[in-house]
Amino acid sequence: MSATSFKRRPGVRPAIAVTVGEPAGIGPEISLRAAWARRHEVNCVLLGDAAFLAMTAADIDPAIRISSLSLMAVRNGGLPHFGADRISVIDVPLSAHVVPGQLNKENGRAVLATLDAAIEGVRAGWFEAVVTAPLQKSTINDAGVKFSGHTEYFADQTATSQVVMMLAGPQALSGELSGKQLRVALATTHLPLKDVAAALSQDGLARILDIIDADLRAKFGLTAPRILVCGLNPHAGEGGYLGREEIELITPAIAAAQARGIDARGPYPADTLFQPKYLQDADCVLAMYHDQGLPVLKYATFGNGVNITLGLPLIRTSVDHGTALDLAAQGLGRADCGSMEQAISAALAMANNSLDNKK
Ligand SMILES: NC(=O)C1=CN([C@@H]2O[C@H](COP(=O)(O)OP(=O)(O)OC[C@H]3O[C@@H](n4cnc5c(N)ncnc54)[C@H](O)[C@@H]3O)[C@@H](O)[C@H]2O)C=CC1
Ligand SMILES: NCC(=O)COP(=O)(O)O
Repeated sequence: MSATSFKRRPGVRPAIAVTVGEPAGIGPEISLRAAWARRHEVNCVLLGDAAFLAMTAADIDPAIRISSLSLMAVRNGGLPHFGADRISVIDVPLSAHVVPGQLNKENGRAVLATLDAAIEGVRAGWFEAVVTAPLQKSTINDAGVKFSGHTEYFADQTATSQVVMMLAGPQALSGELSGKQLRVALATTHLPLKDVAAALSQDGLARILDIIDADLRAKFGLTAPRILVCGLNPHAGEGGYLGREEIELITPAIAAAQARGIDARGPYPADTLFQPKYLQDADCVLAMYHDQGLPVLKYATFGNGVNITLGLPLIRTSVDHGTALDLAAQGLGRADCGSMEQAISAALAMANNSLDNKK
């Protein structure tokens, strides 16, 4: 997508907030590399410690120019629209020196502050969307803030009662899928496996199906999305002999969604659903829990997938991987920024589709 193809302000590069994530991980590097690679199409404004990012940028490529802005200056004067010869950084200072690969809880709250600044910036109209680099969930908790993920944090901060995590692969996993994009949404996100069954409810599943259907239409431009729903238990419960959630919760939620005009089908046994003959007719698979759906998606597309939060009043995408502390510890140049670039492209495409839908 080129700047001129962005529909809100034709000819002006759209601005997107990129939170750089855990400073000891690969987030700062992939944010800088992706922002620089895509600078002619999109103004990726990085939210993070400006001095640290300038130092990292100089080590990546001395040609990268950084312009540091204070949050207060942007609040007072708006976001300056520099040319594509530099990357803008809104300074959100860290508290402690960064040692790549080594977590430091002293920096946990500064990472959260970048998310707050991104949300503020979307509300203020500075940004079309937010793209988040990976953070270390445990470090935020170690810093004394209960935190289970961006997904839940963005929901809380925007007072959204239900959101849905969906990961999408790039086009076509293989020739057999003939151009279909694999998308996997999750009915539950970051919680212990032992708590998953209790977290499912008929009403909750019905709302999740509504959100997937609505966002695939509004933000992905699909006119009649088809959603295939996994069972929770082996063999989708084997007629009730291996669990009753399919009979008591999932099937009624699908029937209710169908009655509202949503093309939801299932529940299907999760172990056999992810094969081309089913996926080629599906726009999204709804998995019941994190490790039911994501290993399949990541096996197929790791490093090029995008994590999208559906149901939010703003557009938020992210990478399909974590902080990769092992790579960060080895120095710059090891991390692949393919998923970060995909996340930026997906955010722009979703922003454009949303504009179309508002007309
Ligand atoms: N959106 C986010 O903020 C996410 C954050 N995380 C967090 O990341 C932390 C570490 O998670 P892990 O399970 O270890 O997964 P991970 O994705 O960080 O690492 C798994 C493996 O993939 C490799 N890898 C990851 N990203 C790569 C890239 N861009 N290029 C090349 N290789 C790459 C790593 O070197 C490692 O071998 C956890 O705290 C988790 O909460 C995990 C997923 C998403
Ligand atoms: N496995 C996906 C993941 O952990 C991403 O979480 P979030 O921080 O995007 O909510």
